[in-house]
Amino acid sequence: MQIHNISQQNSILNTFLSEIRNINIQNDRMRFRRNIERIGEILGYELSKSLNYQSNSVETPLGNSDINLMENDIVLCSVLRAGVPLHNGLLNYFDNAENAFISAYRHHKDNPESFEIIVEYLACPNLEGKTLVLADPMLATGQSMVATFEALKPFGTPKEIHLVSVIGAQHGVDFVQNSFESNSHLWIAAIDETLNDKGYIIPGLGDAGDLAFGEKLQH
Ligand SMILES: O=P(O)(O)OC[C@H]1O[C@H](OP(=O)(O)OP(=O)(O)O)[C@H](O)[C@@H]1O
Ligand SMILES: O=c1cc[nH]c(=O)[nH]1
Ligand SMILES: [Mg+2]
Repeated sequence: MQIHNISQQNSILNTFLSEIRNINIQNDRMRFRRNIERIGEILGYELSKSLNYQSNSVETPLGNSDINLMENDIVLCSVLRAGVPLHNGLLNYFDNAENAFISAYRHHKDNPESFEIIVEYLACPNLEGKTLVLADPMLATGQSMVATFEALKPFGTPKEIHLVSVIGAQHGVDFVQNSFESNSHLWIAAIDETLNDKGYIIPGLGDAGDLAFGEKLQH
């Protein structure tokens, strides 16, 4: 897997990243969602550079302009619920993408430190030969990403796979690197050092789903 850690290069991305982490700014829910969406747009733009292009000609009122255009059939799949604003950002750029949604959440059994990933809802088009973009803002242990991909397998074999995430822990990045084929990509805004004993990314940003949509009751 090729890992593209986009904040390693200075850009406006760092402004959005600092705002979603900042304890004094992140509680503005609308701004949090919009910043995740903006990061989705930037990661989508970066990802687009690795896709396949074909020469085209566009007729203007005054002549013809040659331009290379993307030829990939894109399927955007995001993991509910924190994936929704990231999905919107990607969809802002990949106008004609097909879309898949899957739910994955951590079910805590006996204590906050042990959980399993529950996949319930899944709506997905045919993935055969398509370019699958799998989006989830937080890549902590990496278990949700891998469980999601397992659940998508009956829908066909994608031609290529791009994972898109906002903040990852090194542990989760290593886990997905070992679980996905070497020709797949991870586009990520930042990679943090570690996880705490509840599986939260440190320093991370807290709980992305709660910051975007409000706290949920455990069930
Ligand atoms: O890499 P992992 O260890 O699997 O953790 C990451 C998962 O945790 C978050 O979802 P969460 O379970 O908080 O659900 P939510 O979107 O409903 O808040 C996040 O959106 C990922 O799906
Ligand atoms: O740090 C983390 C880990 C999982 N999910 C989150 O929202 N944040
Ligand atoms: Mg959450």
